[in-house]
Amino acid sequence: MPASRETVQAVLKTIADPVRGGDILSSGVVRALNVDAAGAVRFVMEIPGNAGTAYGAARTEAETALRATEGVTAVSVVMTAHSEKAPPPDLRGPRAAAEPQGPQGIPGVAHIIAIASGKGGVGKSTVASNLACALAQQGRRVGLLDADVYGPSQPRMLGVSGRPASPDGKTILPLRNHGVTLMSIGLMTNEDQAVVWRGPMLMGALQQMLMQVQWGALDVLLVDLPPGTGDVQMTLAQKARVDGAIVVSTPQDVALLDARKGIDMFRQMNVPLLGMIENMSTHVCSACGHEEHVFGHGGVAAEAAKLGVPLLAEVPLDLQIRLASDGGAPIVVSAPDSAQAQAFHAVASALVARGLA
Ligand SMILES: Nc1ncnc2c1ncn2[C@@H]1O[C@H](COP(=O)(O)OP(=O)(O)OP(=O)(O)O)[C@@H](O)[C@H]1O
Repeated sequence: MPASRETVQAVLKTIADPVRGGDILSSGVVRALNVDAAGAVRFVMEIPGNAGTAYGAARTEAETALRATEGVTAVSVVMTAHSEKAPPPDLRGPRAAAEPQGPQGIPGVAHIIAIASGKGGVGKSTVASNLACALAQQGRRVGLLDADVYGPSQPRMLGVSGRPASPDGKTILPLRNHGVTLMSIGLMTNEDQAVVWRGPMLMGALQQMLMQVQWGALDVLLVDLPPGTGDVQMTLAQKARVDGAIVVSTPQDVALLDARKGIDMFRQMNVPLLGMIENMSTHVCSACGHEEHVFGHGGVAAEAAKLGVPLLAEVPLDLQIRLASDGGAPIVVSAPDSAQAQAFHAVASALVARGLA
């Protein structure tokens, strides 16, 4: 019989909290505990930024104890660190330089571009993975951070699996495929299971992904954002120096309405809008070649014109694009000469020409 939530909680109560005292469940370190019907256990350990080593041991202890518990089929723990409150300002003199505040660059990363959408399911992740591969094929050093914590899909789209290693317990080694360096919150949890992230955890996790992943030297880091205008978008713009955002939308009015909200948010956060991409622009029947405008056509072009930003691409609704992404090799990789791949290459070239990638 799969283990119950109560059984799992009882096990966690036997693990001591090395910093706050008591056990890790009562001390509030364990968050978002999830025990599914098959007995797979997942939770987040939200810890102070400077206590990684101490809690690392507690985490191992918890994992070992849970794995030895009857009915527990899998254990997945994500540790997120939040930084302690900043110390009071040092007023002793000008030599005490202030810590930099506000958005910061990531060492070694020349540019950061956010790929955003107002609505879910409009193809933002498809665009991000194809654009990343196209940039890599054009000789750029590319990173892709899948920050879509509600539905991470980049590991599947880029054909990457396995847990990223952290040999020193402080930094995380990203994975790599198709010339793209990838890190995703999806690689820290089980596929198919959306995690319920709350604000502070989410910010901790995003910050960890930005700052603790060994991205290496990159010409550009693409960030695949969750849809909408939530905590992740805010956190990214506050923590990292983002060069600009590309907003993906389908031509439908509802999608455009949401896209506008996203664009407004970026404006308020001083993140320039680099351009828009119309996805699922037209449908070309794979049997007869007939072209249909399933979701209308031209809406995104009109919106981009109104905003005075470029329409970077019109990507057709095309079965091959979906099949390629589902198979772990985006169309830019699996059919590089196709018209669809060329649409993504045009976006990549435009970014390179503008000195953004
Ligand atoms: N141009 C296209 N032609 C055919 N299928 C597409 C196209 N773009 C995206 N899809 C498919 O639509 C689905 C949703 O796409 P995707 O996951 O990229 O959207 P998303 O905007 O990132 O969604 P979410 O933010 O909700 O994860 C996927 O199955 C994808 O393969």
